[in-house]
Amino acid sequence: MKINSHSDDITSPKFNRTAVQVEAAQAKISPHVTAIAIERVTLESAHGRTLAETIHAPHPYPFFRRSGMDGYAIVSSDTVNASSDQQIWLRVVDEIPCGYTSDQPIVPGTTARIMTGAQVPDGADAVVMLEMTESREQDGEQWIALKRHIQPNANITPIGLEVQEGQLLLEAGTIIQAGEQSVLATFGVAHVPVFRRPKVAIFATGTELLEVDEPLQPGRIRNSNSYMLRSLVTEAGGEPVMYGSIADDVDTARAKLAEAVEDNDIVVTTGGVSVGDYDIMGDLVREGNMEMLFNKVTMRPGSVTTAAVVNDKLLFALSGNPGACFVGFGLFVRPTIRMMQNDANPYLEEWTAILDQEYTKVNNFTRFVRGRTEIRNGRVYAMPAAARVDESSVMITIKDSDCLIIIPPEKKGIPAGEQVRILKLPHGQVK
Ligand SMILES: Nc1nc2c(c(=O)[nH]1)N[C@H]1C(S)=C(S)[C@@H](COP(=O)(O)OP(=O)(O)OC[C@H]3O[C@@H](n4cnc5c(N)ncnc54)[C@H](O)[C@@H]3O)O[C@H]1N2
Ligand code: MOO
Ligand SMILES: [Mg+2]
Repeated sequence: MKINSHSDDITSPKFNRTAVQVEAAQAKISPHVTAIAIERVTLESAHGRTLAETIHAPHPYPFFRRSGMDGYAIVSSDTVNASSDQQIWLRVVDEIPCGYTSDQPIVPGTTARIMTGAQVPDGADAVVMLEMTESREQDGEQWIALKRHIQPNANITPIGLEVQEGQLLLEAGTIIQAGEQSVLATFGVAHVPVFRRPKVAIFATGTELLEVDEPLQPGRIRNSNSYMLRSLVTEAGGEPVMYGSIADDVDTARAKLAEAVEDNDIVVTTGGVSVGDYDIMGDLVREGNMEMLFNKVTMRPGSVTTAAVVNDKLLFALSGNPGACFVGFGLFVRPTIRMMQNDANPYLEEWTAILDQEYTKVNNFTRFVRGRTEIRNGRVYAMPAAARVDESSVMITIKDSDCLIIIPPEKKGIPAGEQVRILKLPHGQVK
């Protein structure tokens, strides 16, 4: 390309950025998070969705006195004097399989054969296991013998043991997984109120970007960030909407952005946020229709992470460097998608771990080093995922990391064996 003439004015707004701390940047975003609409989905399709209404128990659970064993429902006082020397005999008056109820109340001297999970008949106050009985037929009647004193309430699960009527079952903001599915099914919630998945527009900027199915060309790379973001959005409970990639042209980007803002709840872009000649997103967010929230964060990677509000929608302009894009998403975009769905804990979970190997690369910004955890002797160890380089441009270690190791800005490095804070990455799950 021909060389353009340059006289860089380092006092221009492009260079003059005020870096904010990660927590301060997060605090600038949250007032602009808007709640998302509610929809009802079938229980079958509710996995991974976020509950939009608090659910209280419409009835106790169990709903009836339930037998915990296959055996006989008895009046326990009948067995007070039972022993191996003194069997007591009870007459069997009914048989109660699961799903049936008996209209024969149990009175002293009688019993009913009952199955695990069946409703205990009135009058009975204990169930004795089949193995503790001996049965005999006499004159067309069925009898059982017992040799042991059975305590009242034995093998009967009382009404409401697990849940009382009216009890809080699930809070709005809960992600529906196996345990929640059980609860919703048990209490008859066939159509589940969930938040609509926030629609997240994803577009990449960069004249160097090729489509995934295009052959390589000198100086060009395939667009990997859009696909990484697509997975991250899905994992966070959002609906990714792919807008492909555009060349580094400010008018094209402006038009694409307007379209994405109109049709989506959040817009995420990648690339072009630094100070280079073609870093168009950095310029766009300073235009009149944008409220820029921040364009520099005291973190590495992702120091150029930028957020703005356009037409009341949040725009996240993440770095083009894959590592920085990944970290920027985890710290800012994911929490936004979670907050839109009322999640009480929208941020990445913080743990402490023991640093497994010395880390020397420190500077005056906090580092979020892609790492992986290992549990040894019951303790959590964290080690950087990169064997050699831990640069924001590195893509290959994203797949190897399950945490971000927080390296505070310090003069010297952190020795192996020292405690560090880590942020857990929710790989492969919704949260
Ligand atoms: N003079 C300065 N140069 C740079 C600074 C600075 O402060 N002063 N900051 C550096 C830092 S830190 C970062 S991080 C990068 C940020 O770059 P941009 O966000 O502007 O991103 P690009 O310039 O578009 O691309 C950077 C890098 O990433 C590759 N890329 C871009 N998009 C994709 C994609 N969709 N999939 C895969 N890879 C992508 C791109 O080809 C570049 O290699 O700026 C530093 N420079
Ligand atoms: O914004 Mo960069 O990722 O700090 O290396
Ligand atoms: Mg750039």
